[in-house]
Amino acid sequence: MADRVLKLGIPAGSLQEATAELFRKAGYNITFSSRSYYPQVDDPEIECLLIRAQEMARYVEKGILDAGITGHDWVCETGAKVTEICELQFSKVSRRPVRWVLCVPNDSPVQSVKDLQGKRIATEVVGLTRDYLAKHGVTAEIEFSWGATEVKPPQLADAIVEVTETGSSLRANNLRIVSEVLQSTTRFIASPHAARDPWKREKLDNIALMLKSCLAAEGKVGLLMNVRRDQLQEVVKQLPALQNPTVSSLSDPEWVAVNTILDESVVRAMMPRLKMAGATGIVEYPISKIIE
Ligand SMILES: Nc1ncnc2c1ncn2[C@@H]1O[C@H](COP(=O)(O)OP(=O)(O)OP(=O)(O)O)[C@@H](O)[C@H]1O
Ligand SMILES: O=P(O)(O)OC[C@H]1O[C@H](OP(=O)(O)OP(=O)(O)O)[C@H](O)[C@@H]1O
Ligand SMILES: [Mg+2]
Repeated sequence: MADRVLKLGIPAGSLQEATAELFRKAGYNITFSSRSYYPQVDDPEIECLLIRAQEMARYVEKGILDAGITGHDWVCETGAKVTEICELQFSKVSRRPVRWVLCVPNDSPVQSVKDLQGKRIATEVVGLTRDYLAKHGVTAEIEFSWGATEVKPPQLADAIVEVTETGSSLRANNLRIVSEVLQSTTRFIASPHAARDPWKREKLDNIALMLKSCLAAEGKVGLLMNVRRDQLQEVVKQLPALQNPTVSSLSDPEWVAVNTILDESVVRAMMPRLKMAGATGIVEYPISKIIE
C-alpha cells in the first residue's frame, strides 16, 4: 500500500497559484499553509512537495519526485532526462507561452546578437544563453543572475536574457527585445522510473487527462436549443463548420434538440442568428472540462 503514492512536485514561485488553480479545477483540491512546503491534497494517493521550478526537473530525473510541473525552459536549462507526460498551456497570468529574450536598454546601439561580441550578459539561464550565443558564433561574458535581472543594464550588464510574459517588466525598465532565445510552456514531467511503473503511469496519465480537459474547456460554452425538424438544416448552417452538433429527438416528433460547444466569444453573434433560423429555448451553459 505504501508504494501507492505518487510524489508530485508543485512549482513554488511564478507558477504556484496557476498550478494549484488548474488542479482545483481538475478536481484535486490543493491547499497551502504558510511556511509549509508540503501542500495538502484531497487524494491519499498523492503527496505534494513545493519545489522551485528551476530545480524540479533535477529531482524528477533522479526519481526523488515521481513527477512535477515546471517550465520547458528549466527542463532544457538543466538538461535533466525526464519523461514528458504532457504539455500544459498555461503561464503565470495568461495561456500564452513565455519567451526568454535577449534585451538591451532602449537607447543601446546593439541591434542584433552579433553586436554583443565581448560584452557582458546577465541571466538566470546561463546554459541556454551559452548555447544561443554559440549558435550565432558570438563569444560574450555570461554572468549568472540571481533574479531582478531587469535592473542590470546598462550599469551591471550590457544585455540580459530574461523571461517575459506580458512584457510589462521589460517596458517598466526601458528594455528592448533584440531577439528571442526560447519559447516555453509549462510541462507535466515524470521520472523515467515512475513512467515505467504501471500504477504510477496510469495515475500520471489520468491526472494529465483531467488537467488538459480543464484547459481545453477554457473559453468554451455549451449551447442547447430546440428546433423544428424542417428548420434543422438552416440552424445547423449557422454553427461553426467544424462543430458537429448532437441532434436528439424530443417527445414531439416534429422537434429535435441541438447541443453544441463553441467559443464563448462567438456566442453573442451566434444567438440572434440561431433565433432567426428558427431555434427556440436557446440556453447557454458553462462547461468546465472537455475530453476529445
Ligand atoms: N510571468 C512569468 N514569469 C516568470 N516565469 C513564468 C511566468 N509565466 C510562466 N513562468 C514559468 O515559471 C517558471 C519560473 O520559475 P522560476 O522559479 O524561475 O521563477 P519564479 O517562480 O518567478 O522564481 P523567482 O522569484 O526566482 O523568479 C519558468 O518555467 C517560467 O517559464
Ligand atoms: O513580461 P511580464 O509579464 O512582466 O513577466 C516577466 C516577469 O515576471 C517574472 O518575474 P516574477 O513575477 O516571477 O517576479 P520575480 O522578480 O520575483 O521573479 C520574470 O522574472 C519577469 O520579471
Ligand atoms: Mg520570477
